[in-house]
Amino acid sequence: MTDNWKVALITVFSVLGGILVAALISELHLRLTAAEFSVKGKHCYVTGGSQGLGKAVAQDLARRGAHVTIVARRESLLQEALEEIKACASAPKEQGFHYVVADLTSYEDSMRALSEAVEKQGCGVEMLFMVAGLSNPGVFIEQTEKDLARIMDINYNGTVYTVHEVVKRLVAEKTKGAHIVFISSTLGFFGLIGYAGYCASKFAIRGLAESLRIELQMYDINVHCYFPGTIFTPGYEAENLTKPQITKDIEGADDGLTPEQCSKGMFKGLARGEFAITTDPITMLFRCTTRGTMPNNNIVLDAIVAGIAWIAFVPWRIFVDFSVRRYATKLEKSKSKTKAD
Ligand SMILES: NC(=O)C1=CN([C@@H]2O[C@H](COP(=O)(O)OP(=O)(O)OC[C@H]3O[C@@H](n4cnc5c(N)ncnc54)[C@H](OP(=O)(O)O)[C@@H]3O)[C@@H](O)[C@H]2O)C=CC1
Ligand SMILES: CCCCCCCCCCCCCCCC(=O)[C@@H](N)CO
Repeated sequence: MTDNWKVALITVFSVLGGILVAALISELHLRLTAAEFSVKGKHCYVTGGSQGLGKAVAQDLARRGAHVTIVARRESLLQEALEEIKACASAPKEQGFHYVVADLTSYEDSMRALSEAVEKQGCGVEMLFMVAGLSNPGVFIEQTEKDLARIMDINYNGTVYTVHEVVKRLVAEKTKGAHIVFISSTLGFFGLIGYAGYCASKFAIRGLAESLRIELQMYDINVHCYFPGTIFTPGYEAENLTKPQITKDIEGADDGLTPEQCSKGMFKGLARGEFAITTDPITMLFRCTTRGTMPNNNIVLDAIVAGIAWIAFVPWRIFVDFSVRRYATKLEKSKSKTKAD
């Protein structure tokens, strides 16, 4: 082997070694600076806990020894879910399980629900999981002003009312080390045909979470935001009834996970001290390339993934734009054919 080759090999291995060491240091840094995440014996308030992701999260909380309150509108579903959640308890005699019926789009109802929960459990909320939300996809011009207002109302207003009140209470009671978990979506990172209103609401959640992560350090309150991809839930089945075919085709690239898989991955991210949590590779690509000034989960890996996304998303975006225009042409043709017939 010539000296030139030796120098080249040593350089390549030094660079790769350097990257590996930097990645390990970053991993160590995240773990050492992570706020303690333990829910045992704490009052955990889970909105949307009667089905789908919220129920899976509440069941995991029960397994971890928490006192769990679930909130939603339909009482029969809350009752059934609470039994399933109780069945997961690790110390059933010591843990409190309650449900509260409330429509979180109403400020008054949100306040009442919180007070009722605190009264039933006999202690303030220390862990907040804001899971309630929905998706009502459709072509923008076919959506009504009610559809567009409703999505912000439940996904954004229904979240911020409760979070605002809980934070005020935590600060007044000088409770340290609380955690607030927001639920955004893969669609909290990028916009997609058929999801205009939904994306706006999930971007809003990301903005709220990012701002509060910074601001609530003042009171030692920890903020996280989970960005799930497709989850097989009753909500997902419902949204598919109005989802345009083009949207289904584009998002078909995402395999989807069960609520239990998502919850498990979310808790892993919480324990690691991540701010922006993702549980599938596609959402990770979007997280890394959209991260702005969000904290990295691993500065080296995130930068590498961001580089891959930066390149891969160019052809993908061109393909999406092309598919949308082709879809329009097809629709136009089928309309004029119906007219001719
Ligand atoms: N499923 C998916 O593919 C994805 C979902 N997400 C997000 O995850 C979260 C959970 O989704 P998923 O489990 O699919 O949803 P589901 O529709 O299956 O469950 C939603 C839960 O929220 C409750 N809820 C809805 N509206 C209100 C309201 N106005 N007041 C109080 N509770 C309400 C529902 O109960 P009730 O109707 O009785 O009130 C139910 O418990 C949502 O924020 C969603 O946007 C993010 C990415 C992907
Ligand atoms: C080389 C690059 C390839 C990139 C492929 C990208 C594929 C797009 C995946 C879109 C996934 C959307 C999940 C939406 C989840 C959600 O929030 C809704 N179900 C509403 O509840």
